[in-house]
Formats: sequence, C-alpha cells, structure tokens
Amino acid sequence: MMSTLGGLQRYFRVILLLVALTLLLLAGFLHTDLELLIPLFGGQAKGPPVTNIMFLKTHKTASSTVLNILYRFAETHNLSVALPAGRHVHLGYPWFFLARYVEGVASQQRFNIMCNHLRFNLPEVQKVMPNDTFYFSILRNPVFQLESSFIYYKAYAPAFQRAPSLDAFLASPQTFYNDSHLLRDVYAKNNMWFDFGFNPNAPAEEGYMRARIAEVEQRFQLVLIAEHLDESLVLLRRRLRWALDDVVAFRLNSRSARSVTRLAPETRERAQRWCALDWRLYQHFNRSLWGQLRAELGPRRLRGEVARLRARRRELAVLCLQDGGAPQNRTQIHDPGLRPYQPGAVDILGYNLRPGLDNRTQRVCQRLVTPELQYMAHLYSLQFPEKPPKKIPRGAY
Ligand SMILES: Nc1ncnc2c1ncn2[C@@H]1O[C@H](COP(=O)(O)OS(=O)(=O)O)[C@@H](OP(=O)(O)O)[C@H]1O
Repeated sequence: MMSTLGGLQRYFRVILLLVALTLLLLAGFLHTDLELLIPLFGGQAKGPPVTNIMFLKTHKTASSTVLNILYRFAETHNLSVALPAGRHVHLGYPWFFLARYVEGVASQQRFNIMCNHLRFNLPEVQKVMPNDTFYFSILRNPVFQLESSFIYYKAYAPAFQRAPSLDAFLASPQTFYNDSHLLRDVYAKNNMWFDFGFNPNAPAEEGYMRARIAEVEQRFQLVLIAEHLDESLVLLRRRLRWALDDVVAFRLNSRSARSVTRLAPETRERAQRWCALDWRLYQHFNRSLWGQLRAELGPRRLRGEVARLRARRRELAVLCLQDGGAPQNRTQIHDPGLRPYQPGAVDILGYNLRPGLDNRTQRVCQRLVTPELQYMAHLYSLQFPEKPPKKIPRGAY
C-alpha cells in the first residue's frame, strides 16, 4: 500500500514538472509575457495598469526615450496628456511650472499623463494631476549630462557661448558663468537639481542636500538612471503593471560620435565638483535604484527581464528599421516627420522606417521613432482638433 502511494506521489511530481516545462516552452514560442502567468503561482502584478503618471523630464538624461514610452502609452490607451498651451513646446521651462501652462486646463479637471519639460513645482502640478498620480523621473551621471548639455546648448547658454571648450569652461567656470544669467545658464550648473525645483547655486552642504533629497524621495516613487536604463525600465514596468512592449523603446535624441567629446580625467573630476549637487543626487538615486532592484527582483530575475527587454527591442528593430537599425544623421533621414530637432551644429540622430510595412506595423513602428516635438504636435492635434496645430520650431526640418 505504502509503496503504491509513494509511486503515485512520484508520478504526480513528474506530471507537474512536465506541465511546468510545457508552459515555459509555450511561453517562449508564443513570446508570451511570463509575468501574466505569475499571478497563477501567487506572484505580483496585482491590479490594473497605472495610468495617472507624472514624469519629471530632466535635461540630457535619456528623457526623450522615456517620453516616447509615455506618449505611446497615452495614444494607444486614449489617455489625456497635459501638453504645453498654444504654440509652446514645453511647460514654462525654465520658470517654475504653473498649471496655466497646460492646454485645456480650464475645461479639463485632471490629466492622465504629464511628461514635458518643466521646472518642478508640486502645488501647481497637483492642480493638474490626480491625487493617485505615480511620480517618477530620471538622472544621468552629471559629468556626461554636462558634456551633452555643453554641446547641445553651446549657442544658447551665455556661459557656454563664451567658453571655447568644456575643458576651458571647467578649468575656470566662474570666468564664464554668471548667476545673473540664470535663466539661460540653467544648463551650465546642477541642471538636474534645478529641474527638481531647487537652487543650482546653493552651497553643497550635507544637511541641505540631505533635506532636498528626502523631499525628492518623498514625492517620487521611482528615479530611473540613464546609465542603467534597461534595468530602470524593468522596475518601471513592474511598478506600472504594464506589458513588455509598453516599455520597449529605441534610443532617441542621441548625438553622432563626432559631436561627442572625450573628457580627460581631470575634466571629469572638475565636472563632479562644479555640479556637486547633481553629483550627490545622482549617487543617492543610483544606489537607491540598485537597492530596489536587489530587493524586488534579485540578480537572476533581473538578468532575465533585461534580456527579454533587449531581445524584444532587437526584434522590433529588425521589423521596423531600415539601415540595420542603426541611427542615422539628419541628412540621411528621409522623412522630415522623423527628423529630430537639431540645435546649432550638433548632429542629433534619428531613424528611417523600412519601406512597405503594412498599415498596422507602420503605425507601431512610426510611434517608436517619432521625435518628441513631432509626437507632441500629433497628440496636440488629436486632443485639441479645434485649435491651430502646433508648429515645430525650425531645426526639426
Ligand atoms: N537608452 C538610452 N540609454 C542611455 N542614454 C540614452 C538613451 N537614450 C537616449 N540617451 C541619451 O540621452 C541624451 C538625450 O537626452 P534627452 O532626451 O533627455 O535630451 S533633451 O533634454 O530632451 O534634449 C543623449 O545623450 P548624448 O548623446 O550624450 O547627447 C542620448 O544619447
């Protein structure tokens, strides 16, 4: 009798193992999102997808790539976006955000998604966004963020105009940077700190920095890190309970290699000291991201999720993009609607779509590669068909 029971138990274990293996194989074949199966085994992913979201779009931090994710989600789910009013292309930046910078704010109670450039000002944001809004942002290593800003805003920021190079600027920043030019020079010092609504010229005192970082931590449920964008997107996806395809994105708004300057070690150290507030902010949230990843996923699961995200991105690149998926410079992008804004002499890269795509695929692919300004103008026309369409500033064409 005992041996018959033991035999039956073994038999059931083998059957269970076979069922689990079959499910895994099927999921692989059908590209099924395994997390959809996780609730069956008592895992996470409870509740509907999060649809009320505020993304603080910091500058030169991969934020246009994240914005594309949000615009696509808004468009495919018919959600309202708090877009800049009238002919504007951002929400009052570099002034503190005010609710009246949003188109239609008087007639619409609240919006689902807010993600255009603004300087963070919580009480005014709360006038536009619902109480249960998910707040998140993104930071990048301030050394590379500053290097990117220096080239991108060279012709615009007085501090950069006067400096012959970033090396020269950082060797003697006070020669070029003047507090009284703050509005145009916000890109020249602690720009991410400024975007969060803080004073970029404040002394880097420990107590002050700690207090401001605590404020950010209290309001923002997540801060992504550009150097670890895929890991960040895995976590974002978990928090928002979104599908894998919702967070897959191509790299947008990147410069050609010829526009990127290699920095000497002493220039990097100077940049860290010059942007000490940003440096502290970045270090804190980089540590915090990895702490959350360890606690919520662990290294094996994280590796798996990142691999799936990258595999899907490669698949979409093969499906959608011409030229083997490599980003192209402005003269090589055939469709003006896909050509990103080009400030000054910088070469900002974009993509060409593969010709002959069927309508549905074309729509999916086009959304993935539409630059920020063109996408904003498109959403604006959908949301406000009665208003004159947004004009894209010169430089995009
Ligand atoms: N996926 C991913 N991973 C890492 N880095 C990325 C990614 N996507 C964009 N980028 C880089 O982000 C820079 C552009 O940042 P933004 O889009 O925030 O710029 S902007 O403020 O909206 O103009 C720009 O940096 P630079 O090329 O150094 O200028 C992009 O290359």
